[in-house]
Amino acid sequence: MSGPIIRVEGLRKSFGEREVLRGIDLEVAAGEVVVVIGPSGCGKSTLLRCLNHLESPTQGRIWLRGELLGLREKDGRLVPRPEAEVDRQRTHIGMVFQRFNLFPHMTALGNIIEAPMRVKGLSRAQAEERGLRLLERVGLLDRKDEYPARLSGGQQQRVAIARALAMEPEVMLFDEATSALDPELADEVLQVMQDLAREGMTMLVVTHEMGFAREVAHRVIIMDAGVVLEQGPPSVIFTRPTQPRTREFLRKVLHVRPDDAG
Ligand SMILES: Nc1ncnc2c1ncn2[C@@H]1O[C@H](COP(=O)(O)OP(=O)(O)OP(=O)(O)O)[C@@H](O)[C@H]1O
Repeated sequence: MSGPIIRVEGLRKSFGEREVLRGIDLEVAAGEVVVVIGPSGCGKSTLLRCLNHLESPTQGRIWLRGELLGLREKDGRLVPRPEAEVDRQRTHIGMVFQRFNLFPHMTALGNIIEAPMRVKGLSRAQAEERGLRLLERVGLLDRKDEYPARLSGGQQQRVAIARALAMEPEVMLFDEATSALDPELADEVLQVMQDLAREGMTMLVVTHEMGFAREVAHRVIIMDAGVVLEQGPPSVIFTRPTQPRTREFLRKVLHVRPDDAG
């Protein structure tokens, strides 16, 4: 396709008096892996939630594959899209949260096939075929009949990734997908994310895992207080950041020492 998959222009979001996003412009190209980092409370989750229309912007526009998200033109004015259309738009964006949010009363496979059957109208056989393929991809084919309570956190998160992929999204959003996991379990999830990136999935990833950012990201975005402070390839951001706030953040929070001499 031509043009960016995601385009954000002048995005602002307030909760009451508090403006959390203060004018974000962003484009994400097909196959691009973008990692978003920044201090706690700077608006990373809110940005991702706006991209999935879990939050609606206070101001600004978001285009998904060239189509306005959550809004449409009517009689020369922009009006909210009907809920069913927003749901259709959402099917193009998979989201993985810090908490895995699996249905506890469904097996791993059951969790994955639920939405493709309900939303996309796949038959059980079709959905199961897709679900088994995805379980294999995340290394959990042998756990297909387990309920979430019998899976480790890392396994639950891998099921959650498979569940998001089952809708065949064009973009995947990861909101601190490994923050609730012990390092060993985080690694198995990061490996799945890395595989996905290598296969060409377009990804926007909020994470504190700087190894992932260095090795997998095409671009790193540093957010601070609701704006994009700085962005660039990891090789530049981690060694020669231009903004003092970026240096301070990398040093203090992430214990990364930018090579200031660079
Ligand atoms: N639904 C909401 N209602 C009111 N305030 C909110 C809501 N969602 C987020 N906020 C506030 O917006 C600010 C930004 O939150 P957000 O979760 O986007 O930050 P973040 O950068 O993802 O932080 P963290 O790294 O700690 O998860 C925070 O001060 C938060 O309390």
